[in-house]
Amino acid sequence: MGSVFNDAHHGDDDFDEGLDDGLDNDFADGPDEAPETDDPFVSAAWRAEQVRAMERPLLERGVPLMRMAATAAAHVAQAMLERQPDGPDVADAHVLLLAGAGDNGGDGLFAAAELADQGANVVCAATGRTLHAEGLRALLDAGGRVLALDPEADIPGAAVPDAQDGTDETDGDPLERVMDLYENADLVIDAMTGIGLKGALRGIPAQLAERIGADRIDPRSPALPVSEPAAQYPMVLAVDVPSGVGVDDGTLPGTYIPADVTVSFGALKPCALLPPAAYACGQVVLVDFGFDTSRVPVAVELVSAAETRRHIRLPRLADNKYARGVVGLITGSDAYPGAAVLSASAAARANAGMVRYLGPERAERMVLDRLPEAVFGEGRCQAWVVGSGIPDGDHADVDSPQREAIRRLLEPYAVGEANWPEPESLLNIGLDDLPESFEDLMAMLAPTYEGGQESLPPVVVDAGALDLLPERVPPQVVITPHAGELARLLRSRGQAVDADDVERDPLGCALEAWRLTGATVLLKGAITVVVGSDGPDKPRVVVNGNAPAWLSTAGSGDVLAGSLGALLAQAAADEDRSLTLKMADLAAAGAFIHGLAGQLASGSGQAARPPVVVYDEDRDRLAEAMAPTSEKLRDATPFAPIGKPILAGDVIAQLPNVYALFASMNLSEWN
Ligand SMILES: NC(=O)C1=CN([C@@H]2O[C@H](COP(=O)(O)OP(=O)(O)OC[C@H]3O[C@@H](n4cnc5c(N)ncnc54)[C@H](OP(=O)(O)O)[C@@H]3O)[C@@H](O)[C@H]2O)[C@H](O)CC1
Ligand SMILES: [K+]
Repeated sequence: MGSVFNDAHHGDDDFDEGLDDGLDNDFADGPDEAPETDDPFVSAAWRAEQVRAMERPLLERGVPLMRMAATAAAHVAQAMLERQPDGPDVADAHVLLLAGAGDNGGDGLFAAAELADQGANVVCAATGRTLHAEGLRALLDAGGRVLALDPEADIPGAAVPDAQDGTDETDGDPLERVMDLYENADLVIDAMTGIGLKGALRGIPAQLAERIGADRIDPRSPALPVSEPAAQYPMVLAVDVPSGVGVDDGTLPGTYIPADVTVSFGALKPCALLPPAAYACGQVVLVDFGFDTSRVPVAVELVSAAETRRHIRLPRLADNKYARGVVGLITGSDAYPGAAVLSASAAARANAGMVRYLGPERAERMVLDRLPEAVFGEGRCQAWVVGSGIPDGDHADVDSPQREAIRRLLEPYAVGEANWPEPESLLNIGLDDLPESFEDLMAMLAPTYEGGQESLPPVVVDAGALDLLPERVPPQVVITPHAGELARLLRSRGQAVDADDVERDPLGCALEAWRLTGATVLLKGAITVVVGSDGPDKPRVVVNGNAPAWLSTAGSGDVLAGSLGALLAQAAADEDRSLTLKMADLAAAGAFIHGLAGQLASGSGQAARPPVVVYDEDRDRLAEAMAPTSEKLRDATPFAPIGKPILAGDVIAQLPNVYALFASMNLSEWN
């Protein structure tokens, strides 16, 4: 599944080809497949300990998970070799297995044994002191060879393949031997560490990852769709997770080996979805072991087309413009009037009933020029967007009327002591319910003391308004910082953090901002990370990864803010209950819509976290699912698969088409 188009375009109803405006090529009409991307299983990730808990009952029943994992990995390896236009057959392939001492190494050994059985020339470099005994036996029986890198290793049958100079195994630096093997391999299977990794890689695995990783990580290489034929050999297949990445938090704590394909067992782990580790996973193939996920809370979720559609409000017969949602914007400034045009146009084209704009005269005139439908001045709105294109406190005039207006708008959202519960509400708590600690008591009361503010409309706080955010706010306030802005916000709350820290640990920093402010945090990036409230003191983490790299362009953030405002206005226009517990999903859906508009505008099949491929035992279907994006989109667009440069305005022009795509999804599912 190389493209989100397929994700957005599934179900029974074929997309109406009559749509014009950029959809006249059949790009958006793309391959009609991949209903499986709607399966919550492929868009949810669980932490290592949760995965172990889910695999336990199966292991206790004697389900041979390791053998299943290994066979899947071997099939994926074959698919990788086969998709190379002039790649070798398995029987002629040179495979280097990097195997650690744990079960991840065991998976790798059994997988490599299956390839060796088919004639592949397999060498296993053992990075620990031991190897999984049965896996080792299987590989040796299949004709594979083993090179022990650790001088203290105790690995029966380990021998060094003939050194080029014909000397014996004690000669030379074993790491250099591995690098020689690496350079001559067609495929590397990385099975050094899996979910058992503790901290950063150390010792031999760290040294190997440093050498191999350095060879493969080039920050100057352009963003390509995953699964294209390898630009460089050897290809790397990561077993379960790329060795060295932060499995649970998505960080890169030390050296690691980026993969072309990661075959993930049983369930996705957060590193497959979270930046920056997700970028190291390449194409992700998920093997379903039939885990019972029903009682294990999801750690990180990837927003899907199906989920996004749930938040869209189609117009109804009895609607008037107010019923469809009014978006109010305090955006743009004399310094940046264009931001007013972009945010207001994006809101207007994203299925809102009306747009209300407040700003300086010049910006108003420009908005009116481009958007004669807009109304000006104060009035009731179902959602607000504030701050895009407005200078922050360090750069604005002290008496900036816009900042003053935003300050006033945000004032009632401040959760302070004044908004704490009336003493009477304490009386409603029965003795049996009384929590043990003061913190628990406050957590229990959280929905109550935010109660007065639940009815306030959702508001997107962007760019120059971030420093006007009250100390604590309820979840219907969404902040939309990029890394630098989030660092600044955290610093203003006493955290010593800079933009690089945020980029190193986006989840950790977004969580921290959520904890400190109470706001729903949408941290912009190639993969957008959203943290919102899932109940008192309980975060909900949702990411979006469909944006093509072309979307990093001036004004893109203004478009996101405006179109997110429109989505919130639709949701709020309809809600009889508070949006509080839906805000993370709504914000992520807003990012999905923005990313999809970017894909349509650029004609790009590239995305930072493309949909996950579900492993299929059927070899042909697996190969088809793993096929390169260029193959899938070959006849669809002249720009496939990489796409073309776009402007913010091009993205706005595609917003109605995004809504059309959603509207065309199986209509029976709309109720
Ligand atoms: N998900 C499933 O259903 C299944 C998963 N399987 C596979 O099993 C691994 C997990 O195996 P486990 O043995 O628990 O752990 P690992 O192999 O991932 O890691 C342990 C080895 O890694 C070494 N290690 C740990 N931290 C470091 C580090 N910082 N630097 C270097 N090396 C490290 C550790 O060495 P020690 O010296 O610390 O002991 C171990 O050698 C899972 O990921 C799947 O691949 C099963 O197949 C069943 C189904
Ligand atoms: K691995």
